[in-house]
Amino acid sequence: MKHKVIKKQQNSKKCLVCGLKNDLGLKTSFYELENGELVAIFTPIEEHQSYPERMHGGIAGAILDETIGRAIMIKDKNIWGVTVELNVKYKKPVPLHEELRVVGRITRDSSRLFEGTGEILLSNGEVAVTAIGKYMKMPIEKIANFDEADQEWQTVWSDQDPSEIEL
Ligand SMILES: CC(C)(COP(=O)(O)OP(=O)(O)OC[C@H]1O[C@@H](n2cnc3c(N)ncnc32)[C@H](O)[C@@H]1OP(=O)(O)O)[C@@H](O)C(=O)NCCC(=O)NCCS
Ligand SMILES: CCCCCCCCCCCC(=O)O
Repeated sequence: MKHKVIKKQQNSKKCLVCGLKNDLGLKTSFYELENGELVAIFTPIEEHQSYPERMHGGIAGAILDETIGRAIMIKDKNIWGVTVELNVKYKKPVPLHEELRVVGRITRDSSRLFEGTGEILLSNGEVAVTAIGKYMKMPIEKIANFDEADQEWQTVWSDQDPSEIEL
């Protein structure tokens, strides 16, 4: 089923997952959908492997962690969280060099904590990796010295941005 994209989220400079100036990073794009889910799109490269041609399990955890952690921003772009728990299940190997979609959503939201689930989808739609994450809400000033301009926290548009995403 196709879902309309309603917003593209910000990228950053050096984050492993979303930093556009991290040469070894995933350079992920994040899209908010009208159904309330967040989709991450990225293409793993050789530097993201464990065994040859297979994406590293830690990278799978990293992309799921950030996709679920960012899904809370659909509700309020000013809510930031730090991961306190992440449970990852590996069901199928994830190949390199193929564009992947990762879906995340919030399943519980309280004043101090939020929880969510996510999946890495293969290009044929099969679910390769799933995760459940729990995050503690914190003001950004308490997490890091985060200057948005310095960290290039901004929406970066591309010709490749989809207006709809098939899930
Ligand atoms: C999350 C963190 C700030 C909590 O630190 P803290 O406030 O000193 O920890 P506390 O043990 O006092 O816990 C604070 C509250 O959160 C709750 N909490 C902590 N971890 C929790 C978890 N995994 N699940 C549910 N509740 C949890 C505690 O029960 C406590 O509640 P209470 O005040 O009602 O007793 C700290 O553990 C931390 O910085 N962890 C690292 C996070 C991180 O770097 N993640 C990866 C990158 S984002
Ligand atoms: C500039 C970095 C932006 C990060 C966006 C929020 C992601 C929240 C998830 C936390 C991920 C982690 O560090 O484990």
